[in-house]
Amino acid sequence: MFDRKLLRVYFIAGTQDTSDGNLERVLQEALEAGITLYQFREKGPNALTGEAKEILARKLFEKCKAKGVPFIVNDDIELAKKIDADGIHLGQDDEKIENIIEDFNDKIIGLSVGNFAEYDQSDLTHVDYIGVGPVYETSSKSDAKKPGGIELIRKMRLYDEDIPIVAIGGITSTNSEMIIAAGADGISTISSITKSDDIKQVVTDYLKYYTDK
Ligand SMILES: Cc1ncc(COP(=O)(O)OP(=O)(O)O)c(N)n1
Ligand SMILES: Cc1nc(C(=O)O)sc1CCOP(=O)(O)O
Ligand SMILES: [Mg+2]
Repeated sequence: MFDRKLLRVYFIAGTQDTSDGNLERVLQEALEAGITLYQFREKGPNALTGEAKEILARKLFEKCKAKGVPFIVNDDIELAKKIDADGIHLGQDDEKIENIIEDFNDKIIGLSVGNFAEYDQSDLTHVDYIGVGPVYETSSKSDAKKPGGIELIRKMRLYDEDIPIVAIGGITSTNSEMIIAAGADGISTISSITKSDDIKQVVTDYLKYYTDK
């Protein structure tokens, strides 16, 4: 049974999101600050590939293990299988879950859902959580859709009252309270952590909106 509390502060990052390429340092700080889930999303023209990507993934996975934080791989099914990651996150244009479920039966499976049409066309049988967004404008995803605002979260929660929802896109510690109040189980963020000079403070701010510990 998936624990929806893992979605509270879901940090996503690849080397492209850091100012100096030092993702190990950024993740270590985020873990020490109390993130609840991590997604390795190595993407874009300068993204690491092959062996270099695998070596970095293994290092980051070890850091997560040391803190008991599950390690999710974005898109790369072969890498997730090879390193026995805790889960995989797939989008609407990625591999279909029915084609990979055999290898990910006991793993966390996340699916992106940007609107009701995508919700309706998705087989959610094996999905542990949906990533709903973008809520606000984002500069971290080049092909992001038009933002749906807080209403996207509110309506998605009414559409499915039970599914674990993590909101994504332009989230900061200032707007996260509204997003949780609208029905999300948590927030996922790239830049509010990777661009921060005080990661501890950002994560602490996110965590304070959850009253039960
Ligand atoms: C938690 C979460 N939600 C949504 C996404 C976006 O996934 P996708 O649409 O496949 O886009 P890419 O991240 O692959 O560019 C996500 N990664 N995580
Ligand atoms: C990876 C991703 N997926 C999105 C979606 O809408 O599915 S928005 C996004 C980028 C989120 O980065 P930031 O927290 O810096 O805005
Ligand atoms: Mg994807």
